[in-house]
Amino acid sequence: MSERGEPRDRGRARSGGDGERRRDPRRDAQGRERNRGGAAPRRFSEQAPSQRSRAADPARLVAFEVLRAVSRDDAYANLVLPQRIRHHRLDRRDAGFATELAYGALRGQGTYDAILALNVDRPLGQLDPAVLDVLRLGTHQLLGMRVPPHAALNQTVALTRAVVGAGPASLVNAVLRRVSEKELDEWLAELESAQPDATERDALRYSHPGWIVRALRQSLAAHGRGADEISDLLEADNAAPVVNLVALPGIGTLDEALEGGARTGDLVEGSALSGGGDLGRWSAVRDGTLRVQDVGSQLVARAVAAAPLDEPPQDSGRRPERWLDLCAGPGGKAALLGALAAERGATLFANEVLPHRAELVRKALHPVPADAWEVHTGDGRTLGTEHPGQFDRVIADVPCTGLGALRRRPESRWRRSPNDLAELGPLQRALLESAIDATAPGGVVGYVTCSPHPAETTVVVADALRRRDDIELLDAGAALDAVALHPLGAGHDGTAQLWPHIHATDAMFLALFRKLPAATRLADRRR
Ligand SMILES: C[S@@+](CC[C@H](N)C(=O)[O-])C[C@H]1O[C@@H](n2cnc3c(N)ncnc32)[C@H](O)[C@@H]1O
Repeated sequence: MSERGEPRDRGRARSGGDGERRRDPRRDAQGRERNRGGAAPRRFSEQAPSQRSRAADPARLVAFEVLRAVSRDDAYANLVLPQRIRHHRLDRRDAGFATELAYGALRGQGTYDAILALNVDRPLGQLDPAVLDVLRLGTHQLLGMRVPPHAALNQTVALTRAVVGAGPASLVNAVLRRVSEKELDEWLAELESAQPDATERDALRYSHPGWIVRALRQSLAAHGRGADEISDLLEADNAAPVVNLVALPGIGTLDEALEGGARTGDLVEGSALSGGGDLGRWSAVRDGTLRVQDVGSQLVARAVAAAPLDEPPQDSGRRPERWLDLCAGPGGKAALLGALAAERGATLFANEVLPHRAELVRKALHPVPADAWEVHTGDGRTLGTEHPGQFDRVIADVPCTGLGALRRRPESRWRRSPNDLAELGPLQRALLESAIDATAPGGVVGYVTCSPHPAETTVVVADALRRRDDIELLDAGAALDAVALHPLGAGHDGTAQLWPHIHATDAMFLALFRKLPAATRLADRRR
């Protein structure tokens, strides 16, 4: 049996080039290494690590560079990965393999580190961080990717020799041999049997920090769902999300994507789901009329755009509607809202505090007719006093922990801490306050997060309702259903929460408020 996953250079030398690779590719269409061995006994190279190839497989090298950038430079995997893929000129299959390897190793880090700790003779913190990253990559290949063990081991040793040196290659070889002696479930059973706490057992099995497991369980309960859904939710966080696309209404079409193999989205109009690959192959993506955007984000933006205004705002008979996106960067929802506004003769004022992100908003809005939008760089917290009561529709998509989008950002679960919740709370409240101030009587405000955590969602909403007498809560679940292609069942106590394990979207939260006309407030007070 040939050794799968061997360095591309060696494969080329033997096979005489890419033609051979096409006839007998090492990887399937999803970029997974073929496991022709199936249940065959594990075989390792008889050579000592020091005698094996020094050449690293380019796909594994890319994955290694991603993990290094993440752990050494605090980089974002989703930004580094495409850069490294381009740099090493990986073909589609190798790019798929590198993506699965890097993202899987990052997501699985909690589980893999616990397994590695059983097999390394010193605390993991005492290892060279580059060696630890290599071990994580090797472990994911062995336990998470069905790469044949001898290929996973030989290739990871070759990678170690190429990027760290010959010395650590022996350690990597020895540790990964031990890791390969059991299947993932056997390792998990061993780890779990030593862990009396149920939350920590979930944390080990689903590779999440314990505090996030607790936070998500609490979030499920806060939004009226069963705590027993936690394992489905954690599992959904570990699945690679399908790429969601949106065609800007009235501007773009899904045609190219659908012709290119994407399928029509079944949750919201104008959306499609794609298996991935280089989306830049479609001209509509290049010109920004077809955009990558989570369906949950599409739904909340459309719901804010469609929510009925209570009565025509005082002067709405005389002027077109004005819309405000208070926290617009990098511009995903702004682009969709801008296109919807243009269709309806409304205008969008998109605000973002960071200049470089405001520039991204401009870029996102570029395909939308220029007279329909304006981008402003400023602190959203003061916008309400600068433009009091001026907007008919306002969206406050506030900075949050992102606990609802963990599947898209594989490293973020390890970066977040419970302190983030405390730090973000005052900013979220101030932005919502400002959004309400900026809303015209009779207008609507959408408060949005990509986190289901009650501290960022229901508690912020309850505080606003307690503090102010000029707002009422609208039924956000009904507002989502009004723009969805079928009922979502996302509403609970007036607010709405989408879930990865139920709706296959990010866990977007939406609360919709109506700004009450002054007369209503007066009448209420008299009552
Ligand atoms: C969750 S993101 C918004 C995502 C965006 N709506 C989209 O769909 O692409 C939150 C944004 O708020 C911005 N932000 C943070 N503090 C802000 C403030 N005080 N005023 C306005 N924007 C702020 C962040 O820079 C970030 O771009």
